[in-house]
Amino acid sequence: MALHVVSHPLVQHKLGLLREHGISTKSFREIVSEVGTLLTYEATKDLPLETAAITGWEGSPIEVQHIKGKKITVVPILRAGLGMLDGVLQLIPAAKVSVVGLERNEETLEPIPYFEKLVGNIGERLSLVVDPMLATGGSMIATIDMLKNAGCTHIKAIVLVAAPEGVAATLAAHPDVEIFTAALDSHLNEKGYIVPGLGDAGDKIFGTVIR
Ligand SMILES: O=P(O)(O)OC[C@H]1O[C@H](OP(=O)(O)OP(=O)(O)O)[C@H](O)[C@@H]1O
Ligand SMILES: O=c1cc[nH]c(=O)[nH]1
Ligand SMILES: [Mg+2]
Repeated sequence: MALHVVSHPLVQHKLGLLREHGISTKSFREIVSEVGTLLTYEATKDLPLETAAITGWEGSPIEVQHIKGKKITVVPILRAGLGMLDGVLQLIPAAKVSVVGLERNEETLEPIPYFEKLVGNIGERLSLVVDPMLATGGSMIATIDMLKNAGCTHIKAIVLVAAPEGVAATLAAHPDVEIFTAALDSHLNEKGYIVPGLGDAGDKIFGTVIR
């Protein structure tokens, strides 16, 4: 299945904390990162392993499992995706980072690209795209378009909250992509915000709206 809703109790508890009205910038930022770590654990559970021979603690040769290839790039979508980046890198500290910048026009809901800096040899890497919110799907689809245009063939999306509209649009445009989320919420409101959602995740992470 291309949509994975992660029902782990730690994920669901932390998501509930994020939904609280009036949550502080500090708490929101910390918990977004923590949930980013937990979702990464799920999204990487099928990474291929290979057997390696090492010398064990008593000096004899033993076989262990290593992750094969280790070629991953994390792709935060500016700005809000940066809030998940450290949490993802907690588990994959050697990953390369490809940054894309997209801002949704709040009238038309169309994503406006403004930055793209992808790592080299992206065709050999698994891309983990991170963004807290998958609303209409426009930003995610445009990001995946960029990655595929650069030669990437293996892409997973990790989001905190997804709207059914965004999941449907993303999977229609890119059926090969897997989406991992802590929640599949009810719907989008008339302004394109996810309900119940989290509000404006970028503003909450960066503290750009004073409450
Ligand atoms: O699925 P969509 O309808 O495209 O909406 C989701 C996008 O909107 C938000 O970013 P925003 O454009 O607010 O930019 P920001 O991260 O700089 O706040 C969010 O972080 C996603 O990138
Ligand atoms: O609900 C939403 C939709 C888009 N962007 C957000 O930050 N939140
Ligand atoms: Mg925003």
